[in-house]
Amino acid sequence: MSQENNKIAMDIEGYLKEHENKDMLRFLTCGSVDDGKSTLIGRMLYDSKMIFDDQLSAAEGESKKYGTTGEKIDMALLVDGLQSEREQGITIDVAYRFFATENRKFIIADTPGHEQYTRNMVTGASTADVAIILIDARKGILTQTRRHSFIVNLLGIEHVIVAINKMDLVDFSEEVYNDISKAYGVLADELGIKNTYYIPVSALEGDNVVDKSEKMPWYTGMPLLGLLDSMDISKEQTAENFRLPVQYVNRPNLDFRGFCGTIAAGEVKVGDEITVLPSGKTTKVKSIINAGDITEDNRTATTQFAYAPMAVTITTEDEVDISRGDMIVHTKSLPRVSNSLKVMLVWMDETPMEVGRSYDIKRATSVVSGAFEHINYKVDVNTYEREQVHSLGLNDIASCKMVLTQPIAADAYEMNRLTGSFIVVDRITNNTVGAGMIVGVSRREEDAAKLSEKEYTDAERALNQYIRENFPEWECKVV
Ligand SMILES: Nc1nc2c(ncn2[C@@H]2O[C@H](COP(=O)(O)OP(=O)(O)OP(=O)(O)O)[C@@H](O)[C@H]2O)c(=O)[nH]1
Repeated sequence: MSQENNKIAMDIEGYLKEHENKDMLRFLTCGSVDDGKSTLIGRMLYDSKMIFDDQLSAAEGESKKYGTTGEKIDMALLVDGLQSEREQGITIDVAYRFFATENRKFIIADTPGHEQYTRNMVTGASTADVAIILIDARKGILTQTRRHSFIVNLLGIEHVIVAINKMDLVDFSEEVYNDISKAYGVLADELGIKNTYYIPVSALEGDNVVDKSEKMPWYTGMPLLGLLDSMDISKEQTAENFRLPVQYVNRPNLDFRGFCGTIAAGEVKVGDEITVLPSGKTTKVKSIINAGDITEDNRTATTQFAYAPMAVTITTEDEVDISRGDMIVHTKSLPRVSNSLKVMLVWMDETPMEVGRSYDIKRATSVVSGAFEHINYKVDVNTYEREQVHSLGLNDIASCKMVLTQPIAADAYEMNRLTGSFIVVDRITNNTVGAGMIVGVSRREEDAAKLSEKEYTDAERALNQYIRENFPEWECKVV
């Protein structure tokens, strides 16, 4: 990376600016043990010259001592900080790595492949745009491939790159590549994965990783990095409904009340009619204040329009009661509001999930207590079969009915990854014990959670807000 180092030394401002304006792609690598995940990431960093000189010389030294690749540098050693943690039995989290090309910035979530690390994979996959599924060309599709593909699809990753690795060990055979691609195509159809791309690679030798391989002239597609660099991952932003989960109510003085948060979806304009959920109160957007908008010299908000994922403060025409955890949406496109939801739940704790027990459910900026009233079925992630069970253990994935003590705006995860997902927190240990995705409103109780029709006085509403802010353990409902 000496070229990068020079740039940093000569013009740090310019270097940062150059990176700031690039778009970001987050990807996840999944594979079974020894499929070559670390080697592939190492090769990508090495061939794209994203390895620091000192890291390289350390890897050269270690390759001679511990490497599995003879005289060559063991690429896996460039990224295997994780390995030593695993050997020491330390709880493994997800390791994130960063690199950039001329076009894009990349964040790689490197997650362990074993079954007992399903929860780590879920964590890594929850923000990824693309998943690279590694398959050893000699072994083809394994049970792990099925498991990883299921989780990738469950978490809504729309682009899957199937990297068929170790092609050097099958004589760079087109037939082997075709057979595996065909078999994966069947699996992808079964799961409903939207976009799949296939690339034959040798992570060890560098074929089709950064540079196109001369040993596989039959492959006419792009090498892996070229594909990552150019693939279109943009979503139809305009088609999304506006969602602003309120993170903070800013009241610096009696004349100002602003509602701050990061727009989770869609766009908003000054003058738009908005509804606050779950209370259902309506008003209009008076102003939108954007970071940097108001300076010492200019005290008026000039922003007329904001969109996801901007962090903004909005003020409203009327004095409506809005608190942290509420969701501001457009009145013309209201989501369903319910306290009874159908969800897919991934259990992440050693202590089993108990049906009927009260947990804290954190969704975007809100925390509501709730319980899993019923387990519809548990999915065997290897065979995709459904089982009837009465509790869930570590790494289990199940469809459940979740009942909350207060209604929330129930966006499906499929529509919005941010507002459609939640984590489950144990109320005694404060540990995150699960993560889930909203599938929809539970059908049987669809209309059970109607919003209150009664009109309250300002004093009653202020009292209600005071209790909710200061005594959340009373689980006071919003009026
Ligand atoms: N011949 C050949 N060997 C490879 C290739 N890619 C990886 N290997 C070898 O396969 C072994 C495992 O590679 P790793 O990169 O450590 O595999 P991994 O998937 O990261 O394994 P874990 O870190 O244990 O999950 C090493 O000995 C690599 O040198 C390849 O394309 N061809």
